Amino acid sequence: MKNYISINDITNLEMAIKEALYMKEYPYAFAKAGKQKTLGLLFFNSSLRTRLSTEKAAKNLGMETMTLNVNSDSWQLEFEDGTVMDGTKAEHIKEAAQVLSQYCDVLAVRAFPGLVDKSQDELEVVLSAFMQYGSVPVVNLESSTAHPLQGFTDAITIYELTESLCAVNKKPNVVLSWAPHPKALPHAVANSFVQTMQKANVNFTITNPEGYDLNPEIRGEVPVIHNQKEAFANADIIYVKNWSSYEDYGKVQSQDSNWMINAEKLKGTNQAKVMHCLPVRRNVVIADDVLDTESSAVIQQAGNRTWAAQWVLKNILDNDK
Ligand SMILES: NCCC[C@H](NC(=O)CCC(=O)O)C(=O)O
Ligand SMILES: NC(=O)OP(=O)(O)O
Repeated sequence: MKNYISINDITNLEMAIKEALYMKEYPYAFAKAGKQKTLGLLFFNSSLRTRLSTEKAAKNLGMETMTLNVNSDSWQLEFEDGTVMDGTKAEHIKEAAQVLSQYCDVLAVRAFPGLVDKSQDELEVVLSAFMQYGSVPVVNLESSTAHPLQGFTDAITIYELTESLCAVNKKPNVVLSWAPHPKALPHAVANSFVQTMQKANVNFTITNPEGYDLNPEIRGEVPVIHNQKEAFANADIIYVKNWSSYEDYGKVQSQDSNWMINAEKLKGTNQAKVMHCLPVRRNVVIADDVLDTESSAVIQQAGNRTWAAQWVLKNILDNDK
């Protein structure tokens, strides 16, 4: 693997899941794979899990890590070509990416969308610039439209949670549900989850209110049911996430609390496990009576971030030998 930008960079998802689970069992099996290599982590936005699980993954492989919170610790970066830099931005990505490529063997970047201009966000300006001007592999730590480390993590977690179904040749029923949130949130997590489930051996549906359908190019043939109760019938896995409207781009059209996930809603399911990428706002997105019970898989899921990142870094290191 040269770069890890989208879940489609994993050619064989099932094999990748099994290899990542091997790393979970034997974290130091490849402790020399990244010897004398440095991972640079660049954050344009906040993070808890992505930052620490990716650092941990790199260290398990013997890599050194350097983390930069770009907006608070470094110079503001300009991404536009040919611009007169007489404003607040002191450094151009053309220099920054080349300089960082001399310090780091792999660059991992988090840059959320502005959620104002759909076509601008879909250009993935920040990630693309690091790939264009830098000279080392790039890992997506959540960009405008994708969070592929989360998507891979979710596939690993669903594999673990549904092993007993798969053992009797039953495909798990997986539902992605929109839930309310006070802020306008990106589509990246939902997009990568949809793309991942399309590659996984599951029955998959999406449920969201009218006006919240995800990008049709990503959704493809996945059925969308606008009635949450109907969608949850016989679900084995309920993946919860808020996203802002895609059609009315970046807008919060509804904060309908009836879409919050609570214990009552799990009654018509196959004792569904509830997943969320975190951070989650309790009693807005998911109720305490789910998060504090056996129904919740969010801690296991967050733990698996390390193994997803470790698998990705190992594959990039192997390719770069
Ligand atoms: N990396 C995981 C999710 C990050 C982001 N959530 C957030 O910004 C939540 C912030 C808040 O709850 O205020 C998102 O939805 O893409
Ligand atoms: N799930 C996830 O990406 O978490 P952070 O935003 O804390 O990294």
